Amino acid sequence: MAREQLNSAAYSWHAFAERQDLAAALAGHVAGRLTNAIAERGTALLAVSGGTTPAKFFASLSSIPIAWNKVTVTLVDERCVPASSPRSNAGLVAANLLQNAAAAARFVPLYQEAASIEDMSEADSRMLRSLPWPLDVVVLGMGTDGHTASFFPDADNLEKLLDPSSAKVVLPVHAASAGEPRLTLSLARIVRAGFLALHIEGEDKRKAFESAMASELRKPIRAVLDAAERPVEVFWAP
Ligand SMILES: O=C1O[C@H](COP(=O)(O)O)[C@@H](O)[C@H](O)[C@H]1O
Repeated sequence: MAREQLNSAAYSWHAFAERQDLAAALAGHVAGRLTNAIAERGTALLAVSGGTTPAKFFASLSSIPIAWNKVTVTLVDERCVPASSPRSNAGLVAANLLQNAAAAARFVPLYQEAASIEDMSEADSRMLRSLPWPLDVVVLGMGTDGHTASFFPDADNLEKLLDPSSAKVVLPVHAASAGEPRLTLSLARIVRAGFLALHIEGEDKRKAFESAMASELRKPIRAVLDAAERPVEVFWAP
């Protein structure tokens, strides 16, 4: 595995020939980190992303027999839709991760009934503050536009989303390119994770990642790598 140092952004590149091999390897790393956290503090806090990429990884992780009853799972971000929607990240997690051994985990979603997405993010922040922070494991995804979590380049409040000193836990996102209003963990909460992984697949995303690392135009994914307290572990397959 190659280890890259780019100015302040440090990351390790883990490339796999097959997506299923990536899924199994990432699942093994995550399960190991969760087990270590449980041994150290009696609990583990995991935040995962949604979209289309993680399904194989979720399925691999769900069958690894760790002490899932001591694991709390939440989302890095969520589309502002109910779990029954095909766009729901919570729905993806329920169908693919919270199965098999992992069905014993506690899941804390981000979508809840509220008068507005601003009210929803405030209610989420109140609800999530009681979780056993800091995050032990975060698994990020990335779009070809360089967004990660719901930090979209055209978000109305991108500076606030990417503020590494923010006291906020969950923030609302309005971005024309996002498809619908979003909820996202703040960058400040994400970058303090004990293990921060980025899971991307396909040539387009490899090129987008390399471009984001090389570009002077700081894409959101670069902001996360720059602020991360530990080198980000990038898992990629064609
Ligand atoms: O909209 C989202 O996009 C990213 C990337 O999704 P993918 O489908 O390209 O893997 C995802 O990480 C995020 O959770 C999701 O809300």
